Amino acid sequence: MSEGSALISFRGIAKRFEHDGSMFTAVEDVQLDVAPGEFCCVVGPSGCGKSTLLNMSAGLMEPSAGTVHYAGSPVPKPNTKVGYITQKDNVLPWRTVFRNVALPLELRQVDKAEIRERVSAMLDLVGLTGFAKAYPRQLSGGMRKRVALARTLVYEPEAILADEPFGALDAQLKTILQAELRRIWERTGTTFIFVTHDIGEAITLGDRVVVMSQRPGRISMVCDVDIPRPRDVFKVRFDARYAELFEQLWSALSDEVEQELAS
Ligand SMILES: Nc1ncnc2c1ncn2[C@@H]1O[C@H](COP(=O)(O)OP(=O)(O)OP(=O)(O)O)[C@@H](O)[C@H]1O
Repeated sequence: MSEGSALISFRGIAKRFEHDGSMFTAVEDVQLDVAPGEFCCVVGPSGCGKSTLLNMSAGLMEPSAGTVHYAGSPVPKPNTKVGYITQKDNVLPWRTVFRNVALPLELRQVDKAEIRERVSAMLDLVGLTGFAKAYPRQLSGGMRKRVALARTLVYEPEAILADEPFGALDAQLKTILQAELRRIWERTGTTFIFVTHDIGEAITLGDRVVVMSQRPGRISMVCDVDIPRPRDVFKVRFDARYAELFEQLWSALSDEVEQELAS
């Protein structure tokens, strides 16, 4: 893919940070083009720079070398075209579920009747119908994640950066939310960069899985997930190709983790 046809393009990216008075390289030589409508998953050992790549795509952090392009131009600061789902759900405790999800539309001064309509439709979509008036403290962890997801989807960003959004959830709830996310993605065609530690989740959801090396994080492998769509998230793990991809990714990732433990 050429840089021009990519929605998000990383070219020659490096990022250095200061730690205890000296500089270290967190991310190095990252080249990656994410196509419009692509679901791109990123896996890698802890601390390899996955969140750093998302922060640069969101315009919250500048690369030390190279440029991140969004739709052909350097990423603006902040990049208001993207939605960002961080590891913490960041729901606002003083707002009801409805008003949490409505927040991005209020900030964009969308008319009240339209806000009502769009938020209600979104709550239906993520399975929170009936919880509009609840406060976050009355919700389970999984429900709070759905609120965070709905709050990002409601303003229909062109792209969503998701940093382990389902990381802390139990396996069953995770599968249910993956199914919802897949359904939403198939309907909306939103571009995703989705960071996860879960190889199975990356294969289930992704068009491609990018594997990053231990620090300094480089791309060590890019794997096309050639399992036909639509995929049934409950059954895809029984597909023979799933098992092959899992083994390939597991081996690449465990090499990185072993090197990290040995260093
Ligand atoms: N603002 C910052 N200042 C200093 N160091 C930072 C900053 N942000 C990230 N780092 C460091 O850069 C490295 C990469 O961090 P990052 O959070 O991107 O990794 P990650 O792959 O997302 O990790 P995890 O999987 O554990 O969430 C880490 O060593 C981290 O401590």
